[in-house]
Parts: sequence; structure tokens; C-alpha cells
Amino acid sequence: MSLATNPQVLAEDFDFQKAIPEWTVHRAEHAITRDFVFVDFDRAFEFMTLCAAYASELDHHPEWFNVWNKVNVRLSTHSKKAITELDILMAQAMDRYAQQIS
Ligand SMILES: C[C@H](O)[C@H](O)[C@H]1CNC2=NC(N)=NC(=O)C2=N1
Repeated sequence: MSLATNPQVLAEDFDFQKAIPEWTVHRAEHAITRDFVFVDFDRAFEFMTLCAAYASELDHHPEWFNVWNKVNVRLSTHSKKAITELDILMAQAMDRYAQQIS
């Protein structure tokens, strides 16, 4: 079974601080969040375009809200009602894209 059809729920002792230090963990909501800020709207949208391509590839999609240069992201695996490895993969990709673009 592929990663996307049966994503692995994270171990109880998963080290979020090590894997995704910039993200806030909302355990009760089974979600992680990060607010990204870019120089302008074009950079924010470039970021979203890169994320969208990866989301399609992974079949795992962010909840996000954009105003001008800001992109507020929330990641959760709805099918599992949990934070899974897919959320971590997406978060780390987003971190890399933001780094690239800033
Ligand atoms: C059928 C398809 O694989 C699912 O609906 C995928 C699509 N994208 C998804 N994205 C997120 N964030 N959580 C999911 O459970 C999810 N499920």
C-alpha cells in the first residue's frame, strides 16, 4: 500500500522539535501549523505553487490561508484523524521551499 493511501501515524515519542522546529503542534486537533511571511504576494504565490505541485504528487493537501505576503498553513491527515508522516514530509518540503524563496 502506498504512503498516501495508508500513512503512518507518528510514534508517541516523535521528536517534533528536531524534525520541524518552526512548526507549532496542536495535539488535541491532530494538526501542525506554521505562518510563513514573504517579501510580497508574488513570492508567497510562488511558494504556494511549489507546495501545490508537491501536494499533488503526495496526494496530501494543506489547509492554508493567504493574504498578500502571508501564508498560514495547517497540516493534518484527515483520513486518520492524526498527524502522520505525510504531514511531516509536507512540512519539511514547505520549510525548504520557503528557504529557497526568501
Ligand atoms: C482520496 C485521497 O487520497 C484522500 O482524500 C486524500 C487527499 N488529500 C488529503 N489531504 C490531507 N491533508 N488529509 C487527507 O486525509 C487527505 N486525503
